[in-house]
Amino acid sequence: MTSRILVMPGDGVGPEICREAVRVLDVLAHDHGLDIELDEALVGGAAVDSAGDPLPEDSLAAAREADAILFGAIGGPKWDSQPRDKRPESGLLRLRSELGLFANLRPAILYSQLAHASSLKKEIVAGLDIMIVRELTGGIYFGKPAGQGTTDAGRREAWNTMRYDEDEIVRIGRRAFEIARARGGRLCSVDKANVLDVSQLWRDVMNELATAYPDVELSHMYVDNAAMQLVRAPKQFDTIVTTNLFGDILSDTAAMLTGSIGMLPSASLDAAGCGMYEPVHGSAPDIAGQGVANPLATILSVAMMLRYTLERGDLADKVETAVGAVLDRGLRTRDIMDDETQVASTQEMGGAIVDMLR
Ligand SMILES: NC(=O)c1ccc[n+]([C@@H]2O[C@H](COP(=O)([O-])OP(=O)(O)OC[C@H]3O[C@@H](n4cnc5c(N)ncnc54)[C@H](O)[C@@H]3O)[C@@H](O)[C@H]2O)c1
Ligand SMILES: CC(C)[C@H](C(=O)O)[C@@H](O)C(=O)O
Ligand SMILES: [Mg+2]
Repeated sequence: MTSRILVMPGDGVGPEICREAVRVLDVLAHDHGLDIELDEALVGGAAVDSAGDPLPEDSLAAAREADAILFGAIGGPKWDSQPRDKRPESGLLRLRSELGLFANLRPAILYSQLAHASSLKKEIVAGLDIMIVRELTGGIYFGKPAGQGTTDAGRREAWNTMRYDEDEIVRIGRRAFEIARARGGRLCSVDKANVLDVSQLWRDVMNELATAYPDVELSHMYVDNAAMQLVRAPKQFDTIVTTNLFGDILSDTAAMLTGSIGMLPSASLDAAGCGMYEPVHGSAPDIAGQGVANPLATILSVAMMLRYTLERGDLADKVETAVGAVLDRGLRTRDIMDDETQVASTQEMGGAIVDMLR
């Protein structure tokens, strides 16, 4: 059966990196029998500029109909002074929420060829393979009340609410336990239960769930310590489960252990396993339009799409192997380069992966 894939390139480097990921999908369709149909829709600042809305109705409708979404990146200084609901970021948040994409998987894997680019010493990161499971449709990103106003004394004020109900915690918790069970069998739940009521509920629910997964070793860590441990001894972690905001921050930290944020893919899944696939990084306005962005996070997101939604684990393996082989050949975009290797443009890196897959 033909799978419908919606490409939402977005802003900044989004279109550049999506172009390379689409070339990968095309070669898989042409040479490896992947049965797909591609469509494209506007999102983010590009959609604000042309339709006055970061997630226009027709884009949302197309997203609902798709079997999987390939998302580039959104945002940029051009739209930073827009009201909150007209900012590109709110289009992405609405998309996640409307599609029920509550489980965000962010694997931080060090390709051995890139040990030089990691922020940490080789011996500390060699073999690094962490899965961060981030809750994506709740917490302080979506909690009500949220807003801004003026105090009685006439001072400006603003507020957000970090709120979870137990069902939201149960569904992400179950997903995380299942993922941990299929990996190294260790799950670390990251919270701030020493201070926040919402974190105490999070911890209580994780403990309750643990009884159904006796084969998974559950531990808890406060988020400040987790941030420190990630850069002190990251290999102590196998699977991490955490809330929306903490997961956002910890996944960017984990990115630098792998050499560059340009290496980190992600999958955002609903209850049925349908999903949106996007690099963890943003629109990188500082390098947009220069053809230097690393497309590997997006190409590796295609691999996650193949594995989790299209049920073509065989092709996912091929894409991941191709990435390794291209790195073996010494090809590097600027963010992961070293003295001995040649610098590749976004397009050259994408082209090398495509050639490898032919
Ligand atoms: N999922 C998303 O669409 C997403 C994610 C994060 C940030 N954003 C948005 O992106 C905009 C810029 O945010 P930011 O600068 O804080 O984060 P960013 O991730 O866009 O960039 C941070 C740094 O990483 C570099 N970088 C990012 N991706 C890279 C790649 N593929 N190759 C090489 N270098 C890369 C950038 O050049 C920059 O120096 C903001 O509007 C933000 O809201 C969007
Ligand atoms: C752009 C922003 C809304 C988004 C988030 O905070 O979730 C981004 O930082 C991410 O990591 O996907
Ligand atoms: Mg982020």
